[in-house]
Amino acid sequence: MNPRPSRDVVRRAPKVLLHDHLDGGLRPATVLELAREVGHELPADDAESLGRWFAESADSGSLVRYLETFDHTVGVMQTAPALTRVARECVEDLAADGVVYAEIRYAPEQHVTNGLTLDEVVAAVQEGFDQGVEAAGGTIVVRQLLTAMRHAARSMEIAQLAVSWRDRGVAGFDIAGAEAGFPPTRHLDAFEYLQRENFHFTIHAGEAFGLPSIWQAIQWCGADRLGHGVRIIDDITVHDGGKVELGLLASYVRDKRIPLEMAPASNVQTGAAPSIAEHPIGLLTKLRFRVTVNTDNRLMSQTSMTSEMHALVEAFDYGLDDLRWFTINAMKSAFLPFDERLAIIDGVIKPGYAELAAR
Ligand SMILES: O=c1[nH]cnc2c1ncn2[C@H]1C[C@H](O)[C@@H](CO)O1
Ligand SMILES: [Zn+2]
Repeated sequence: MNPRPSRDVVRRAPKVLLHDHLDGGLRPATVLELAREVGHELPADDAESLGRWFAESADSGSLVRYLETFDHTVGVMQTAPALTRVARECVEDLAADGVVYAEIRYAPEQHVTNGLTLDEVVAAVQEGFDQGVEAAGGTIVVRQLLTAMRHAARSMEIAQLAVSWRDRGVAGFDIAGAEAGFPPTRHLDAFEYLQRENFHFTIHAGEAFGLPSIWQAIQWCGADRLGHGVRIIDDITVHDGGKVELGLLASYVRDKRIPLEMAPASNVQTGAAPSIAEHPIGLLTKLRFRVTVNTDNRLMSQTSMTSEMHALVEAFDYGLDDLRWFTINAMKSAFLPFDERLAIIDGVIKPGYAELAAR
């Protein structure tokens, strides 16, 4: 019998975060202060109401409407000091939440409105991450993932930018934005370039669109991981009597151990899952897919790694062993060199869970 860990135990457990958007994780008070500095108009004028506005507006059941809220975060992240501050606070908040390794993504092309170059954007974010890691006393390791927007046409440029920063803090590439109507194959040249460069990438797929999007991401584009991938459930049939049948794509994803970057709270907000309790993560975990737990956008979902994991504990009766399994899954799937992944698993994650289990 697995005793349910309390929220405080979940907070103290080492956690790994692979899917978190820099422009989706600002502190409401920071959005307010930065907006005042640049004269950006916001829909609320105190931190509490603004936090509520983000959560309620994102709670629309539609990915497209969810994404509209980012106008107010991206709008205040257009200078190097603002990007550095947001990046530093991101690391501080994650470290305080018990995250020991994080890959944080954002789209550099969205931060050049006031004249920064793409390179200056990445440098400003890296400066903030370095400051945050130092402030956290080195208890967390952080890498950048550079995202290209799927409706735009800058993916090749962003892929080249990511590769040029590969030894300076950037570990991978991603595409994000509205999914329906913007298949990943539009960016095939970028993905082929990244493969030739032996670089890593993940693709948001199977969130607002179904199996064809996942199939393209894996079989045409060669994605190492899937952002969300929730709709893989459409290729799984549970028969009366409990027998489970996997279609060819679902079998492939499980056989190849392709990591699913699941973010339950976000998935409920965008309508990709009806509720946490009915989230496909329950069945996919039972079937031993390579499931990982993520926050996606901490501001829009008013969430954290602790909240996500604790919500799963309550919905599915998970114990510390399950949380450790999610965490090791995530660390195994990180875009960090193998020896560094192993060092965090053996040196931080396993001892951290062993200590909690011994209490
Ligand atoms: O869950 C998501 N699906 C698709 N796109 C997303 C999601 N969360 C954030 N984004 C977009 C909005 C951001 O401005 C962009 C880069 O972080 O990525
Ligand atoms: Zn995302």
